[in-house]
Amino acid sequence: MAGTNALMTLENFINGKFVPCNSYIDSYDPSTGEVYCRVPNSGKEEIEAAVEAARAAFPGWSARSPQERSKVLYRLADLLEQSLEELAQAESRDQGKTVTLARSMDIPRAVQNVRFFASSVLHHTSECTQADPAGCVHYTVRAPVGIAGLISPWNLPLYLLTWKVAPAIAAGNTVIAKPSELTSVTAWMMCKLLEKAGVPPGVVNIVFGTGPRVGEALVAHPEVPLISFTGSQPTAERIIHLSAPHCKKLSLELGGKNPAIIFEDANLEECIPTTVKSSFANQGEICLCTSRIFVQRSIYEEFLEKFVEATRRWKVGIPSDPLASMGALISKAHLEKVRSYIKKARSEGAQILCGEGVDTLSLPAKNQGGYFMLPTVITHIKDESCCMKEEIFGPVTCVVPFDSEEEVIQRANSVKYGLAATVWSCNVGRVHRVAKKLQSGLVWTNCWLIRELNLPFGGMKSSGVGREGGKDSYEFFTEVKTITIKH
Ligand SMILES: NC(=O)C1=CN([C@@H]2O[C@H](COP(=O)(O)OP(=O)(O)OC[C@H]3O[C@@H](n4cnc5c(N)ncnc54)[C@H](O)[C@@H]3O)[C@@H](O)[C@H]2O)C=CC1
Ligand SMILES: N/C(=C\C=C\C(=O)O)C(=O)O
Repeated sequence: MAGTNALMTLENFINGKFVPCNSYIDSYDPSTGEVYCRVPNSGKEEIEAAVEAARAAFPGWSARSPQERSKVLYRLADLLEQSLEELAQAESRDQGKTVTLARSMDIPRAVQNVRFFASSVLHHTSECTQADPAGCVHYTVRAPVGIAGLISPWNLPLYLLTWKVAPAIAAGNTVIAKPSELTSVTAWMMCKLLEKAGVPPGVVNIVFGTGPRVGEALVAHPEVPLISFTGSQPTAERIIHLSAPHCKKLSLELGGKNPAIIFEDANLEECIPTTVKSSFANQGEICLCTSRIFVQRSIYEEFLEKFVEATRRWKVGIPSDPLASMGALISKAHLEKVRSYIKKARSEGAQILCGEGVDTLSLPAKNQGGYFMLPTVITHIKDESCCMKEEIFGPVTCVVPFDSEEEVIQRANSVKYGLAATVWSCNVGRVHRVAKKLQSGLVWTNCWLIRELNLPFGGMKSSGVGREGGKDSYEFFTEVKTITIKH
């Protein structure tokens, strides 16, 4: 371990105070491979303290009106926005992504998340019926669930943490959040803004540490009736198992093996740069990234030539490089995992047209230990290959030809995931028809990652359970009651 006094040391945030922990985890700068931060290695004791704080804060917070809670969230959004540059720099150093991406996507979206739920909480309606022969009026009311357990991943740290915290507290819950131990810094920085925003002690508690140790303590706690999780399927299975005895409410947003379907009438001038971005943004570490590209045979060669050329312009650089399109992957283990898929593809006789093992990557001396790799394009790969079936979650995409609409829909649907897809065609009837037949929770046509926060977000099949978004998050973070009045 590096000299501990030189390292930034995070603390848990419980009951409105920063609390030291008795053990810590080293956290690495992905661009250098060096330890730069220490993260609390929390356990049951810290979760117990957080539950006590969240329990005590719940009556007062849930009794506030949506208007009062909304004002607090708007103030928090303003404070996050005022700290945008500091948060972007921190997010980049913690996760390996470029500062440019953190500044233009991650932190602005975190601000937008908080503002969005500050607004949407003011506009929910309930239901009522009175056409009842028994002379009754029936109506629904919703109430916050209680203490919400929120577990977020390392790919979009503050972006996904706020996507859970904001709707949960807007609805009147108190929360215990556990960010990924790989990227805990911006969550810790957000805690410093809570008091100034007017968030009462105990409403937001953030406990840092590993999944198996503190994550499982949170998931298994009997006083935490609800878990919102984003991450891998194996972890989701563990969460389902641990929460089952308490019949907890779960929202599980998992991975994807997202297809792009490019018909011969696609506008390639738009399709190619967007598909490069959808394949390699954030080092390919977004659950919505494209990792299978199906191209109609008549334009396959033209597409491939232009796509590889554009991929080679997708610059890998140190995160602070304003010209870099992509930074470092999150960890050495993840880099090796991603590389193993490329090695497997080669062993199956696939062709690697650019990137890993084909082109050379030059980095400054101090970044030689960083977790960098080039964006990689694989062709001549079979649908049955693990590279076409499993989530790689890195800057790797496969390009294969198809002939008919029926064929490509069947192939696109032939994986266990069902999260996102993109469809490229100028034929409006075709894009509607294909979108409806794809087994995906989200379908973008002639674009990617244009987000409507009001509408349901999430996947089907092994991509998760449940949806979050405007109304969907409100319904997830509240319990509904039907009341009948006989008059
Ligand atoms: N958004 C997504 O779809 C993401 C998918 N992944 C996939 O998961 C793979 C592994 O990445 P990881 O970060 O290890 O994902 P993960 O699912 O292990 O971690 C996500 C979050 O869950 C927590 N966690 C882990 N084990 C837990 C447990 N037993 N109980 C409670 N919480 C637990 C982690 O500490 C982290 O906060 C990636 O290679 C990628 O394929 C990873 C991150 C995001
Ligand atoms: N859940 C993920 C991305 C969400 C994006 C959005 O809400 O816009 C992920 O990458 O895990």
